[in-house]
Amino acid sequence: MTHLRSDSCISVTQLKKKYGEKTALDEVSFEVNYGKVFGFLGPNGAGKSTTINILTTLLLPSSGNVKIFGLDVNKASSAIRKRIGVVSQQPSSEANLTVERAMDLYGLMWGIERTKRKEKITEIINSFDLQEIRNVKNDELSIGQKRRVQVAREFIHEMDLLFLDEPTVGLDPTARRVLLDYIKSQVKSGLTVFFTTHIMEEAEYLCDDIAIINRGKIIAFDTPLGLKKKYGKENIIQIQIKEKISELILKLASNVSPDSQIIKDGENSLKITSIDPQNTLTKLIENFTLKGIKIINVSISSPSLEDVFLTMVK
Ligand SMILES: Nc1ncnc2c1ncn2[C@@H]1O[C@H](COP(=O)(O)OP(=O)(O)OP(=O)(O)O)[C@@H](O)[C@H]1O
Repeated sequence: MTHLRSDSCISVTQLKKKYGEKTALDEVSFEVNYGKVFGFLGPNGAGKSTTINILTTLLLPSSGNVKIFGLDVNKASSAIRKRIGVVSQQPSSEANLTVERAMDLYGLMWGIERTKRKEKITEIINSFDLQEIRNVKNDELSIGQKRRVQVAREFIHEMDLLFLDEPTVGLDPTARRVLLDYIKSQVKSGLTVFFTTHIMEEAEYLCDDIAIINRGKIIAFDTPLGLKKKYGKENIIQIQIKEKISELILKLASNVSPDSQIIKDGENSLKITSIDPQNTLTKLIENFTLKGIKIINVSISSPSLEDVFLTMVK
């Protein structure tokens, strides 16, 4: 893996992307250093795939400056493509080929010679626990198995930077952990990873830095811990009640604690942010009891990355 250590691996300055009248990315700027995992988080439609498509040279920016390995995406797309790996949300489909044969073909496309391909495929099949399905045809695989194969095969070729767009969708917890740990091991060897997910624990487990994008704008950038410290000053009160959470109950909670974020958390549970959780909780219990609302359980906890995310993109 060849690094231009003096520059950032990814450098994005005032990136704009418009689809007709719709602004998908609005003055987006961030840097990703070599050998790091960068988490790009945001709700549906925030602009993550658009950013990935521009960074991987599949889509032209409307304006702004994007450099990968110090190279301009508008001018050096083929040089960039040779050094990156991309796992997009679109499934790859070689329906009639077995997992092993499809991997071999993928390696061939990357110009890897036969002996090296064999070596790499064995390594990947073992690392991703794919032994049992190595001779199964792609169209006979489950959704999760297909996704595992799609992610695994990307590691057949050498690369300096890997884009993973929601790589763990459909994976069971064991497969997910195997993948995250494999990524970690590759990052230790120098790989840089651009990673999107909707699963916050995953981002916390894997990412060195996180940017949160909402409606085409970056609204936060920090380490996972930094985000929690900066944006998660408030504690989280969780109240579980017997009846279903109604608009009336949400209104009551909001009247008791007007400065809090109140988030419905399942059918019978509420999450309420507070800088003075003991006091807020006492008031909530008093008011709920007065209205005959039966409380089953209460707890106070410090915020998770998911709490920070939910609060920020509200
Ligand atoms: N080809 C397109 N033409 C017009 N609008 C588009 C196109 N692609 C995306 N958009 C719009 O741009 C915005 C950003 O979309 P994008 O796919 O980048 O979001 P995302 O963060 O990847 O979402 P998700 O988490 O659902 O994958 C959305 O409002 C979307 O509707």
